[in-house]
Amino acid sequence: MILTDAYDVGANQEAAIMKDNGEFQPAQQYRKEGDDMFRDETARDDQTVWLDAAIDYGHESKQHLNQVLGMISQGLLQDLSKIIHLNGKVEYQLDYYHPQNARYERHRDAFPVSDREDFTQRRVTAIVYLNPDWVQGDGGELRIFGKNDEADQDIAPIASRMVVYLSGVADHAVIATSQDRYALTAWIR
Ligand SMILES: O=C(O)CCC(=O)C(=O)O
Ligand SMILES: [Fe+2]
Repeated sequence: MILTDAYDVGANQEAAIMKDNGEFQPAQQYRKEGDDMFRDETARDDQTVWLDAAIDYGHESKQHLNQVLGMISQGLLQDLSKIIHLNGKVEYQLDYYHPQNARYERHRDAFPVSDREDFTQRRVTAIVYLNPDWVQGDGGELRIFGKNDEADQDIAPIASRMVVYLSGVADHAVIATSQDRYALTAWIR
């Protein structure tokens, strides 16, 4: 599935309306039952909303976000399940970083265990960025830390971009941002 240009601005606006409506919660205070067991909760300034609970998927006011969800839940998930042992459970989260240098320190999203039958941990993280106006100098890059001698990589959070990584392998951080920064993250188990 390919997203249209209209989605870039539309998804950003829908997320901004949700923020203005006070739907986001500070991530540090937010705990979902059993959710963060395998997760390193390092210092972070972002605010989140779980889409599974918050969004009426069919509703017109969320149609662009719904398009992004569809891209993950249909295309990506089907492809991934052919190459990785998944239980297919996916959680979707909208994430907001405020423009007063909100950031998220280096961390890993999961700590895999060797039990093949354990499906409780996150296997794959997929992030779609929702910032059509992002320009160099705004900050908010996703930094993927290189292993051994590899250089670190900074990825700009520009709209239409999707980043996919193995949750238990990639050390990463969000660099401080000077602009509103939105992302839609899928946690795939
Ligand atoms: O938004 C990003 O680029 C990464 C966010 C992140 O690392 C997380 O929510 O665990
Ligand atoms: Fe992360």
